[in-house]
Amino acid sequence: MTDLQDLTALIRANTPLIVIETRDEGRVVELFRQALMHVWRALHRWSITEGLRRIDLDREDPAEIAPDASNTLQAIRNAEQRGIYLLLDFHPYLGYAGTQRQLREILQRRDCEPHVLVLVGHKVELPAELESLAVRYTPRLPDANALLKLVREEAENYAKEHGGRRVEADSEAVQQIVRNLRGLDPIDARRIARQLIFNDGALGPGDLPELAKLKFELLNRSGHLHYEYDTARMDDVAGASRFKRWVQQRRDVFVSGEAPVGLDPPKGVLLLGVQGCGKSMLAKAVAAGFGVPLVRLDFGTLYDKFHGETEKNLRDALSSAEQLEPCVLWIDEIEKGLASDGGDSDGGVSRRVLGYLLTWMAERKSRVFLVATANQIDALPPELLRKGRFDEIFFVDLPGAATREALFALHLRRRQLDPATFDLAGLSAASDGFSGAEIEQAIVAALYAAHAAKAPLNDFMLRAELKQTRPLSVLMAERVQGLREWAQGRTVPAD
Ligand SMILES: Nc1ncnc2c1ncn2[C@@H]1O[C@H](COP(=O)(O)OP(=O)(O)OP(=O)(O)O)[C@@H](O)[C@H]1O
Repeated sequence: MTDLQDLTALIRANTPLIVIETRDEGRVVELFRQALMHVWRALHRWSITEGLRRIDLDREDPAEIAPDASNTLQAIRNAEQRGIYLLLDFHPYLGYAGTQRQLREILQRRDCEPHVLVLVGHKVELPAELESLAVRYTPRLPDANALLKLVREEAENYAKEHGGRRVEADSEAVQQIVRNLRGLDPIDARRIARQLIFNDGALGPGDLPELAKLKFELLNRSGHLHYEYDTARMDDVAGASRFKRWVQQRRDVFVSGEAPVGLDPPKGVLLLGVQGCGKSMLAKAVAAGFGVPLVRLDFGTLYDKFHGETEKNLRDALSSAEQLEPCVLWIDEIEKGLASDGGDSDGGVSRRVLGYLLTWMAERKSRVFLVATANQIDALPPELLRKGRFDEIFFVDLPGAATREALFALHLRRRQLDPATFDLAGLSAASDGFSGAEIEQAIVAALYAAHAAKAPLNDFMLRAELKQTRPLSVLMAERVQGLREWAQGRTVPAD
């Protein structure tokens, strides 16, 4: 079914009151005009600036009466020929008892042929007694063909405004742009297409990150998602070789959206591990590895004191993420939003949040790859860890000797120092039990010491810093040990 078919059916059924919430009233008017080819009625349009005019297929008459709401309804009430009345932004006038009464009389008139009244506006709120008489219709979002047409029109507009200069378009990128515009209404889709074209007179793969950002800004109306502009590459992360391979193997299937027979499309992972060992970096690197945008959901900010609002916030956030597909959704510190006791302590909110999240994870069809990260296993509800919820649960442990060497090399290089001039094996041995974050901190502290001593950084200074540091694995030995023991056999080592 198309919008045209739906609206024609509503007119044929003599639906007395149709409510259409849209920002694209021009399209609605056009659709009703086209409907006249299938079901004949006199078509009228009203707005406070233009008054009531007849606008059938091939005519547009001037207004005959003053545009105020009461006059208009009186005229509609008295019109004998049955008609369709498109009332643009009329609903604010329905706040008056007199106007409501007039409208109800039109809807319920028995003495002559029934009219179809259509209230069109961005947001149409009705008094309860009128709401019960209304049918709400939501126009469909444009499909791929409509979006391609709209991109072409904007390319033509560009040519017109630039002395006939054609837009250089990479056809593969245009296809991708069209795919990414899905889920937007025609006005937003056109605005974004126009912006991408008018930026540089071209459409190419370089427009995709910009498109993702523009789309994100539009969709994240609830404000619970954060667009992560700062992504990491897999090469920026030391270790985690098994995890990197796992992601690499799934890249093509995720990006193309086409899983070969017998394979499920990749859906998500849980990264569980010791603090400061690179979970956040890995979450970012998945997005970079897949070449898709990364959005982060802060569970803590979803909670609202008003009944039902928390679940609504989660629903809105997940649906915004879905409209951004393909993307990676990163839920950081997932344990903070889900109580492990089943959530009875907060009136059942976290139990309902968990239930909604689990259902979404099981049923979603969109290409949203979920990366959840967590530090504390005892705070996680067991339902989340059950087999089949995530594709895999990875354990990001304290780095082993080889990974610690790689960490020193990586962070020294990042600070324009040549790793070959350091005893990496010795530094690795001296930093047993250190996390990646602690190794990085030791390098930074040693650099300050070198700066104060007006000397170049050397192994001795680094070792001195390591010696002074009591790593978390020592300070919280029991906790780290407990986590490692739990992870054995239940999770896959990331490295
Ligand atoms: N494997 C690693 N490779 C490179 N850098 C690392 C690695 N692990 C940690 N780091 C450094 O430590 C910093 C903190 O790491 P990150 O935030 O990714 O750890 P995390 O496991 O998410 O920690 P938390 O649980 O505290 O959020 C990173 O910005 C990075 O500079």
